[in-house]
This record gives sequence, structure tokens and C-alpha cells, in this order.
Amino acid sequence: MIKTVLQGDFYTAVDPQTVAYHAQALIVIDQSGMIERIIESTDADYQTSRQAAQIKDQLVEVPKGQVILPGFIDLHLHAPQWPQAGLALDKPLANWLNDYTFPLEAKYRDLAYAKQVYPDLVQNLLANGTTTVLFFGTIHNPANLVLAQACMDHGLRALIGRVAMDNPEQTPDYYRDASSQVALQATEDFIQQLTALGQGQALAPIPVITPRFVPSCTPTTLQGLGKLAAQYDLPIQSHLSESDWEHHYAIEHYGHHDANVLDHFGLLTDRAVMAHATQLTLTDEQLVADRHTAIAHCPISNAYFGNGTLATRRLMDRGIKLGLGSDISGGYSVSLYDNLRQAVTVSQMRTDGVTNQDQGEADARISIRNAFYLATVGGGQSLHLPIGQIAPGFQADLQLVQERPLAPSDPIERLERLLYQTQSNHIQAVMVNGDFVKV
Ligand SMILES: Nc1nc2[nH]cnc2c(=O)[nH]1
Repeated sequence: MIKTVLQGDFYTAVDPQTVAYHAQALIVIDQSGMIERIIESTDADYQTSRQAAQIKDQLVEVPKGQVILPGFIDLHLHAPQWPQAGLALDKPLANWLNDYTFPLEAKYRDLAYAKQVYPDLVQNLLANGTTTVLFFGTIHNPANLVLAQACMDHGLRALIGRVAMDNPEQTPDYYRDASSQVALQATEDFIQQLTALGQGQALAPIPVITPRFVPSCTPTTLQGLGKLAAQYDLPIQSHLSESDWEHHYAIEHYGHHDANVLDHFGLLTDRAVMAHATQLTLTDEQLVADRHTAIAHCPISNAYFGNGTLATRRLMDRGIKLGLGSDISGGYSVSLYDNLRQAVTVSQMRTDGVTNQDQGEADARISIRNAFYLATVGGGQSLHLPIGQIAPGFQADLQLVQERPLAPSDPIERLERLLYQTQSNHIQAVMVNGDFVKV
């Protein structure tokens, strides 16, 4: 059964290099929110299908000057850190965590605070064209459920992790799982509570196994989380080789690189999405490739905490699954438009080098089209969900974007300019699962 037929110009990435443009096509969406068919303006039944939709009041004509894009997919975002987006970015990672982030996250033991922050975050994400998010929550299950409820209330597709962090040497008394047993039991409780909350809901959030990162967790917890991921067949998220500090922590405490440690505990799987990865060696990259693990590239955050830039081009060329993350609040912007621009900028600097003595690295550059692929198709593949493309069999998660005046006539130039210039006030409408949501 057809629910809606959208008529308009749309773009969808086909592969990392190619973006397809469809002029005045019909996007046929069924009752379940899935794209059933794309009818091109040259197809024989275009006019009859359009008229039939019009008669049944199913046709939505996208106004001239607006373009339809897939909704963006944010692969790494710490929901509780939203109030401090743009704060303390001049501190090193360990200080930023201890002096700012842990005190803030501890506040979510107070449900009233969660209720104040989470709906605002969710609305800001949708207003910026983001339709799916892989979230870190906090150690507090009731607050994590407030986040889940806010996503369902406002219509954001979400995957949510209850953060596990029980290592007394690396976490403060006031914000830590009291033991490994507590960390594992609370994780299992969250899986069950979230599943119950989403029962029968079209946008039921998916639970995610979430060791904060290797330094925050004891080996027993890492091992137990690996087992839970396998037992419940769940996605996993964590940080991977984000900084020099994290990289050396794993070497000093385990005698191995971060990637090996996570792998040893069953946490480097093809359902895992690991953030940052700026410090991976070529051997680490091979392990990530062999395990079919995805990387969440957080280009704004990496400029502050990454101690280096991601080898985006090389990872793409090696066929490693890769998407984009805002990393609120290691990154200051919730907009994936800002992050895809930064991904291109950083790759350009990697190519040319950052001083006049530095020869850079040949062929490190990515294009804005490559970045568009990461924010859409790359995100969908990383999460194993049918999202990020405007094609039959994919969820109707879309954004309608107002073009700036004087758009070029070449369709791909038109897209490039749109991606560089769009601000949240240009996003006119957002659809998730076939329903328009409020932006
Ligand atoms: N960027 C970032 N890195 C981390 N490593 C451990 N926790 C965090 C966090 O909250 N943000």
C-alpha cells in the first residue's frame, strides 16, 4: 500500500566516487515507511502514476529550488555532552574528560536534567538534516531511556548505548560503575528495558554494547561486554586509537595496540563502529579490515583530540567501512554538513602538509562527493541498516534542502555547492520512516 509519493529532484550516492542525480523523479513510499519504487520522468507510467497519486491525495510536490537528499547518519555522538558543545576544546583529552566531561555526565543521575537536555538535542539533530544517530548515553539507565523516548517522540532513528566504565584508575568515584558485575548487569538491564520501551514502535531504538574506551574499563568488563554482544547479537561502539594518550595506554597496560585489545575481548566485530582511529598503524588497519569493523570519522573532534588526522582516503581505498560522526562534544557542531566540509578540508591539508617543510601525503584528498557518500551510504553500511540511499528497499529517511540562488546548471556542481553552503535554516523539511517530522 502506497502512503506518499514525493516528486522532486534528488541525489543519492551510488559508490564512493559516484552520486546519481534524478530530475523530477517520483519516490514511492509504502505504509511501512520504505521506498517501494523510483519512477523516473522518462518511465512509461510516470504520468499515470503521478495522476493516480494526486487523485488519492498521496502526491507531495517538492517546491522548485528545493532538493531531496538522504537524511544524514551520525555514527558517533555523546548525547549527555550536548550542553558543553563548544567548551574546553583547548584541553588535552584526559583533562577534558576529567575536568569537564565526567562532571557533566554525572548530572544525568537527575532525570529532570535529562528531560531538559535530550529533547533539545534530538530536535537540533533533525533540524540539521540528521535522521539516524548512534548515541553514547551515560551510566544511568533511566536517563538513557529518556533519550530513547525523546527520539521516538520527535521521530529520530536511534541506536543507544549504556556506557560501561568501571576502571577505578581512570574514572572518578562520583561517575563510575561500582564493579564489573554492576557494569555488565546494568548493560543487560538496559538492553531489556530499551527493547521493552520500543515494543511495537516503528522507530524502536536499538541497544548498543558500549565500553567507553579501553582505559575506562577493566579487562573483566571488556570481556563480559564482548560476550553480551555475541549473546544478544548487538552492535558495539567505542573509541579506537583516538589520541597518543589512548594509543600508549593500551601498549603500557596490555602490551598491545588498542585494536588488538578490543579484538581480544570480542569487541572488534563486523557490527562494531569505532570512533576516531587516527593513531592506527597499517597493521591495525589490516585487523580492522579483516574484522569488517566500521570507523566513525569525526573530523572536527580529531582536530582537537585526535593528535593527528584520519587516513580517510586510504581507509576508503582499502574498502574499510567508514561513516561520519559529529562527536558532540569533542566536536562543537551537531551538523554533519560542517563535518563533511571538515573531512574534505583535513584531507586537503594531509595531502599538502601543514607547514612549508612538510611534503604531505600523495593522494590523501577526498572530495565533497566522497564525504557525502560517508554521511549517507557509509553510515548505513556501518550500521547494517537499509538507510542512507534513495532507492527501493531503503527507509524513506530524507531531507528537503533549499538551494541558494544562482545555482549552477550542472547537477553535480549544484550538489557540491549545496553541500558547502547549507545551514540548518535551509533545511525545509525532514522525513523519517516515511513521516515528516517537525524541524
Ligand atoms: N572524544 C571523546 N573521546 C573519549 N574517550 C573516552 N571518552 C571520550 C569522550 O567522551 N569523547
